[in-house]
Amino acid sequence: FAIPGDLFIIYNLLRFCSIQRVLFPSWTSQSALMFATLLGVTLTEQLIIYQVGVLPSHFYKVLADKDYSGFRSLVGTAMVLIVLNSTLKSLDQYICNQMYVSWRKTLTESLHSAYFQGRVYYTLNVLREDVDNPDQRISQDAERLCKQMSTMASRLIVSPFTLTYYTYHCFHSTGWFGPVSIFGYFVIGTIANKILMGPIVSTLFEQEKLEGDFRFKHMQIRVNAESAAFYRAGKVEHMRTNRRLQTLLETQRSLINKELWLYIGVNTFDYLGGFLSYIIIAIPIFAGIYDGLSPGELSALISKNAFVCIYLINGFTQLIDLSTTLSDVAGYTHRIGELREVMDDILHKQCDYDPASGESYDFDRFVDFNVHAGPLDTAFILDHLSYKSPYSDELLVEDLSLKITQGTHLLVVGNTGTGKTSLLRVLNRLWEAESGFVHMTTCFGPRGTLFLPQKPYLTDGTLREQVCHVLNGSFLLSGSVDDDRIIQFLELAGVSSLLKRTGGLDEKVDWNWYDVLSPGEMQRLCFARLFYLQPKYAVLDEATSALTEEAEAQLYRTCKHLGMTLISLGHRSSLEKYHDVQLKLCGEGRWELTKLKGGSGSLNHRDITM
Ligand SMILES: Nc1ncnc2c1ncn2[C@@H]1O[C@H](COP(=O)(O)OP(=O)(O)OP(=O)(O)O)[C@@H](O)[C@H]1O
Repeated sequence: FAIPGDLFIIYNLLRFCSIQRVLFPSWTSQSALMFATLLGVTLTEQLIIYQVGVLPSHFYKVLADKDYSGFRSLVGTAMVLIVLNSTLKSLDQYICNQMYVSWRKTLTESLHSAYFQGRVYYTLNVLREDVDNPDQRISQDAERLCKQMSTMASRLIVSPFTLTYYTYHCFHSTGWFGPVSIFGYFVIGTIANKILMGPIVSTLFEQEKLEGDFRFKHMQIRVNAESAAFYRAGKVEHMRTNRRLQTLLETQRSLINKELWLYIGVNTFDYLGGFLSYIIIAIPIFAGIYDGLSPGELSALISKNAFVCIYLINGFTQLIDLSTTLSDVAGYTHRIGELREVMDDILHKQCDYDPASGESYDFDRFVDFNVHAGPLDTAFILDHLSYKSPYSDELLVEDLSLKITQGTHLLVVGNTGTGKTSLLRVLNRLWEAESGFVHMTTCFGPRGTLFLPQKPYLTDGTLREQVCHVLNGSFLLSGSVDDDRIIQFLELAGVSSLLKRTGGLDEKVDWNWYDVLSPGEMQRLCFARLFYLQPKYAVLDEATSALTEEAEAQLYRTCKHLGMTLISLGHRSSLEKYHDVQLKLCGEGRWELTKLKGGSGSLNHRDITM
């Protein structure tokens, strides 16, 4: 919030416009058509409201004249108008609700497509600190923005028409004095509201951030409930969660305090408006303009004039009442606009973004992804590569040159924090290299390279989806041949018992896989997935750390039997016998490359070092 107030408003307005472009992509889009229908319905509704509004003046007249037949037909007309009015009002509400759902769909889907493009979700959640709670912005703030906009829509859309129409009527019956005093009244009200609204937007923004933090704390406890219970961490977590709640509530209180002044302003304005209409009507009456009218005609005229003036004032006060909704819209616009800008920025900075075409290479493409074509038997060529962690100045590895070729299994070792996993992040293009190059010469996926991260990755869904649906739907083959393969690989990975627990490959389970599987089972399930996908190169980050050495041996043997070249990270010396070359990261940028004695593959040193 370093931007000065007025500039911030303009900036936020631009953000609002860019969100509108997402919601209304073309004149013939669903939202635009719904908006046009809403305009039609509300305009018709206003015409009926006018007819209903002047009904009392007709009643005054027929009652004063004791006109019985006129009275009867007036009652009939009134009934029809009231039914029409209430039907149109409900239709107006119905279209607004439909528009809200349609806007929410469009906006959230547009945020999703930016969020899941390339590795934006990773960079945003792990590497960028300037945007808090992206999950909340996408799931909650987008919803609230659409809700508030839909409540504003029908009132805003019709305002220009009703204000013009009633200004004309007001001018007709009171002369220039009526409309001018009402406009003046509106200008004063707008200025007062702008002053009162100023501090609310920033506080609302802060409140939404704290709301997200509070929810995140609960999510952390939910995810880590077991570990927390082992530490008997209930008390301390209770205290910390309460602390977050307190901070949130303090901000909420301060927001309510600031809103009090806005509400006082809005309500005073409402009541003054009702009062003002009588002053405006009183002037032509006292000036003697209507002196020639009979009492019946005069009361009919007063009633009609009162309706016109009150409706015009009401039109303006409704606009002013909208300022509370508008402050919410401004707050949510800020949060969503900021998220969109940061995601855009991340996308443009991604190394696979091509500024010439304005497009990014498909980070998620699995097949035939061959940006840096190289020798067929090579997976990665590292050329004088240096890298460091995001918030540090010290290099983790300096000037590393290496070629990872088929059939030469590589083991990466080193102390904690020396940058082993970071090497994989650089290989997988999650982090960018400080200097030098990494050429990935195979595609990502079953025909190329697959990574098994340190923390097993499971998705929601059936057992079949855990094994073969994690990467891309296209790998999901149906039929008994595939079923047999999956079952065979589950057996080879030592998790065939899961079949019994789930009741079958395609049985829907309502549990969270992370909660019900042991760390060892999760690692084995990831191996079953690896066996199923059978990539040429498998990059395993401490993938057997929760398993016994026998289980590790069995899994490594199967990988080799399936023809995979292994690149493993780990601390265990038992891993050495499955590899040919060892890369040791020694810290402070140093590294050593050695040939392992126990390795079965042949090492041609030129293939490894460049
Ligand atoms: N997202 C991140 N932001 C900032 N620093 C990070 C991030 N991820 C890792 N680091 C830091 O980078 C350094 C290297 O981390 P890395 O995960 O590569 O270690 P490692 O060698 O794999 O360790 P371990 O043996 O414990 O797995 C560590 O000091 C770590 O704290």
